Amino acid sequence: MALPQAIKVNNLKKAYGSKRILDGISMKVEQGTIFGLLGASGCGKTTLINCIVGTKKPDSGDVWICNYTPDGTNINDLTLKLGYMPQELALIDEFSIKDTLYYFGTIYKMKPEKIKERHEYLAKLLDLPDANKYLKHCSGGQKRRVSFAVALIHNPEILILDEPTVGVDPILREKIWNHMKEIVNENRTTVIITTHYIEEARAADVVAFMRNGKLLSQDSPENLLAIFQKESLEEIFLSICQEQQYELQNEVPATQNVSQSSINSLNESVIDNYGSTDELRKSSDKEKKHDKGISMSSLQLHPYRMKALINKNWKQFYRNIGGILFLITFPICQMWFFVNSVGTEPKQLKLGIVNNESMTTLCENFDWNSTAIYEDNDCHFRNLTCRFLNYLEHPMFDKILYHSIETAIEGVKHGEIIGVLYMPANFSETFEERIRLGKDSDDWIVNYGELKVYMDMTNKFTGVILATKMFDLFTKFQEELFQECHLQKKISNIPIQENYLYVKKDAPLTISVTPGMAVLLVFLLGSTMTSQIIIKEKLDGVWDRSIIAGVSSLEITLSHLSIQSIIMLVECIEVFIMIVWTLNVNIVGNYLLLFFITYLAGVCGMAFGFFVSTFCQSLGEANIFCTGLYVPMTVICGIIWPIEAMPVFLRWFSLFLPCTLGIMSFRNVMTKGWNLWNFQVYNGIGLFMIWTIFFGIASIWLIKIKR
Ligand SMILES: Nc1ncnc2c1ncn2[C@@H]1O[C@H](COP(=O)(O)OP(=O)(O)OP(=O)(O)O)[C@@H](O)[C@H]1O
Repeated sequence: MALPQAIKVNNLKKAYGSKRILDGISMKVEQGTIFGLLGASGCGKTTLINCIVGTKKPDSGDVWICNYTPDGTNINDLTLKLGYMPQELALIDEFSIKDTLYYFGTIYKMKPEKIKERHEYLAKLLDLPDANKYLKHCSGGQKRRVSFAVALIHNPEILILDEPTVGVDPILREKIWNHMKEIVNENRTTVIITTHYIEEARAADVVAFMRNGKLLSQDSPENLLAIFQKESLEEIFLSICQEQQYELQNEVPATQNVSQSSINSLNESVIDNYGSTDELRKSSDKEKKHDKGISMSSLQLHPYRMKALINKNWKQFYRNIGGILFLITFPICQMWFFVNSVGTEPKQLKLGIVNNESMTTLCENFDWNSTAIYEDNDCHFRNLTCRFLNYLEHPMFDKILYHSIETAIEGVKHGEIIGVLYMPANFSETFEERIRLGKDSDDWIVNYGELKVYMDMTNKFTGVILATKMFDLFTKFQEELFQECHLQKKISNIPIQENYLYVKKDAPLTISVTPGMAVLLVFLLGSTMTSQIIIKEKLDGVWDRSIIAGVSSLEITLSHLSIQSIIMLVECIEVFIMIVWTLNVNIVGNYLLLFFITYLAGVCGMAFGFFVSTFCQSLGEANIFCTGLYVPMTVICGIIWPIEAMPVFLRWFSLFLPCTLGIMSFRNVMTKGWNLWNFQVYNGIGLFMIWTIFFGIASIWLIKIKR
């Protein structure tokens, strides 16, 4: 009498790009048997197992486990019946062995006492190290045994094991096989096992050889040995591998080594097992698609699983001291660098002075009171160049004396100084004449009555800052001089009265750059933190393993985001403290609103990081993506240059990005005191929210389609 089937696979097909890995695989595993899946490395065993457990989506074909079709119905019951050990360890390095078993046990809805009991039993069976030993301190073989213990913790009805005995010594390997035979006999557990130790598969009830995306055989080891007329499974496997090698190299079917007729007869026997060739063709014609699967189990939320996940993430976080230090110190360091390098006035800029009036920059015997002598309603100037040089006693200038304009300009050309201030020999007299004659001044008076500046403008920032400072100081010098001479002090200024609202003209540039810096920094922190944590979890295999254990993608994501939201809160507080305390910015708006905007930027960054984690395959790739994006965002979002300077399409693109409007909102609240109901402010906040929702939905959709 045929035994009930625990797993049935029908006409499964799967390709990666144009490379077909599974080419219509059909198999059935009877309840209470061990099914050994053998095949050369890279033939597709793991892919087949992934399709069975639902972490990979087949292109076509069907899988039934315990009479459940993987359409999502009763998926919780199914995951509780399934024990899975992936090829990679899929364990959490920051966990101890006890933590690991408690984490998976809780997900499997086990009570703590039951987990303890199973832990003690499995520790003896698998010779597990001390329960408190951290996995990062375990050897490869020890980790593998822990991974096996995880698969067994809830005493599942079905065990799917991808190379469980790799790196395990022969005595323990025998123990594992004895245990499998015991649970198969006593509990009617069903086991699918892949292994590279071919001879150990002799203990299986059924052995299947896989080649070129097909199963060549499914029979008891004894029958296979008889059909192939070989002494050992190893020999059969060797023959099949050689045949595959030959076919791959010559692109023609091999006829030596393995008798093709024996393979053909095996293929026929496989088909017989499943019904007529016509029936198979019919089911293949249906090309049923897996709409859902274990990993699609949904968007469910269960408190006990959320608790286990949050507990896991929290432990992972606080046990990673390096990570904590980085997350806490990075915003402080970044803001400190910013405060000390952007926006403040440059210092000690080398300015060449050619003073033909007194031939010195120090003006040793210079007497301030004798530079403007007011008598008989007239004013006489002397040594004004020295008077002006006193105004240049400013941290921005490092005055260097040159004796001729030619050598000074040479100095600029050789990079010794960045500019020259030329003061003509009879500057004081001609300047006096220039004021006295006014509109009647001759050209030579105008010419000799002015200072000349030659500036290296290759670095426009420094050039403009230095020139502007000099002009401002000259204006001050002139106003005070006129005042001493009882002249209208503003008469020779440009006739434009400047009035500055909200921020003073001489306020440091830092005030304009701070909003962009703060918003982009937390966005970057959020995106890198989330993408790194999620991708690491996926690469470690913990994501898939948790999902196979019944956790939904939504639960994993939300549990991560809840811990990361707290970290983000701390980082935003740090950034905020740095802005308030170190920047000396006069914040006129609501602090809470500013903090809210900063935090929203961080949350939007986290959503973006989640999105990045759905398509980046490695930590490096995600890092490049997140930090690489930071550079163009700094340029496009109007932080260092007004977006009004961009071509129209780029301006619109900039406004469409998550951070541009948010930065403007931050700036307007900070400097103008606008509130939440201001159109511009809620626009920025709204855009953050829209992007956050978009990234969230797009990520969940990508996770669904990317299996
Ligand atoms: N995500 C993927 N994208 C593209 N190709 C893949 C992917 N995963 C696996 N492959 C390729 O599919 C083939 C089958 O891989 P699979 O891991 O299923 O083999 P395997 O039989 O389990 O190998 P091994 O015994 O070495 O573990 C290999 O050639 C592998 O390079």
